[in-house]
Amino acid sequence: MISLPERFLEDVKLILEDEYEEFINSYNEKKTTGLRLNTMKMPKEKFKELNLFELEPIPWANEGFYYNESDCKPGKNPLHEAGVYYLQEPSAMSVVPKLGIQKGDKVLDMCAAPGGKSTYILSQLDNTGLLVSNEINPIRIKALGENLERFGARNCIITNTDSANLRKVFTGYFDKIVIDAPCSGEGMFRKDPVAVEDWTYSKVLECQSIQREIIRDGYKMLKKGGILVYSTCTFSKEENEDVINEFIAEHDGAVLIEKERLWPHKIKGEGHFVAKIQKLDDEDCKVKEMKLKKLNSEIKEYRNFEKKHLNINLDNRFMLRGDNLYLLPDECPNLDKLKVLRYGLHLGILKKNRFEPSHALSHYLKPEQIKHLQNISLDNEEIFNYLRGNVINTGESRGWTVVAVEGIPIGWGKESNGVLKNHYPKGLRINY
Ligand SMILES: C[S@@+](CC[C@H](N)C(=O)[O-])C[C@H]1O[C@@H](n2cnc3c(N)ncnc32)[C@H](O)[C@@H]1O
Repeated sequence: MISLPERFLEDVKLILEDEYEEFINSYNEKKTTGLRLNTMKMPKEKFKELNLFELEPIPWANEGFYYNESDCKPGKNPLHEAGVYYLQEPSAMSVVPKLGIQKGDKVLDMCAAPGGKSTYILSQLDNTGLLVSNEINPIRIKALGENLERFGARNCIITNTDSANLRKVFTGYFDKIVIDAPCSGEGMFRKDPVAVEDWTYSKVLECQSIQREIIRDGYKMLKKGGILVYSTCTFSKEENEDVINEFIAEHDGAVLIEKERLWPHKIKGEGHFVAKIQKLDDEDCKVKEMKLKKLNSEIKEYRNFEKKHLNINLDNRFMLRGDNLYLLPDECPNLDKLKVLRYGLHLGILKKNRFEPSHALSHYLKPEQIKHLQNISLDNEEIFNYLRGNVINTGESRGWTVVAVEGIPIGWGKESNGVLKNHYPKGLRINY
């Protein structure tokens, strides 16, 4: 068994009492692994029909499945690159279902990278409403951007700031907020030896003080009746019950609806804490809509591209930042005071006399919205060639073409003289 910090063991013993031995024995078991289906891209029935991996349903997540990592490698499958599923620790999948997301909700994920909760929220919103996905760390935010893009996000804004700044802009605005708080990571011990090495009791207290701040700021951004879900992947009482109890005691209008601990000796998962709070007090919201300038001649090249290559005609909710063209969410708040990484869907780059579509656009589009689709089946080695960045001989000359795997768009290529030149982004190319 791995060697665990003395202080951690003493504290868990105080919480678990008679169950302590059972908890300790769970460290002799293998870590659990899960994947979560993106139902915006593939329905459950079709995914099951493909019969790719041996899967077992995760009881608390409709879209989640256990897989056994000694039998299969779902992270090395083109459908993963296509955003058909996301690899996520099974107990972490218990958080988003507690939000009770309805189509059209405005949702905030305050601590979002690398995107486990945000990708789940996106597929539940099904490109309605709005997701503001925030991450304070400018390095971690890159993976968040890539994962949301892969999932086919349209009504999603990515911000890079702290909770105090968010609160200044979004007071009283959101229907649902998730705070998957930075924590001491005790639930990572079985899968990550570095988490054990990094653990100290002072880290527990440091995290607690950040968590107190984030939850207070988060609550201010909820509208009346809104739901806030707070979660951690740690076991300490200080970062879980203590944060929640203190918060509830300080806020008359906050009602604790539910509090749950997932322990690794009780369920198949690494462990999590989740608390669901409802806000009953009024909150004045002063958020204004983003003012949009109607673009016409500026986006002429985009419209030409759309006519030639797509079967859709996007609403005029465009915004230009330099030569980057974005399609803003249907309802978009004013973001002038925030550092923003993505304003909705990045459509592409407007160059002089031409438009170059973005990778994000290929993931957003449904196959029927694309005029030229080169579909490749999973058992054809050509799909791996494409993902490695190689050219493909298609025998056609259709210009901008979307490559798809099992009918799911995965990236662009440009065809001429029977050859498809590869436009799969260099940084995402596979090396397997
Ligand atoms: C547990 S992780 C989030 C995991 C993510 N929700 C997921 O499911 O993929 C916590 C995140 O909080 C961020 N964070 C750290 N300090 C923060 C702060 N003061 N305010 C907001 N976020 C913070 C960290 O950079 C980290 O990405």
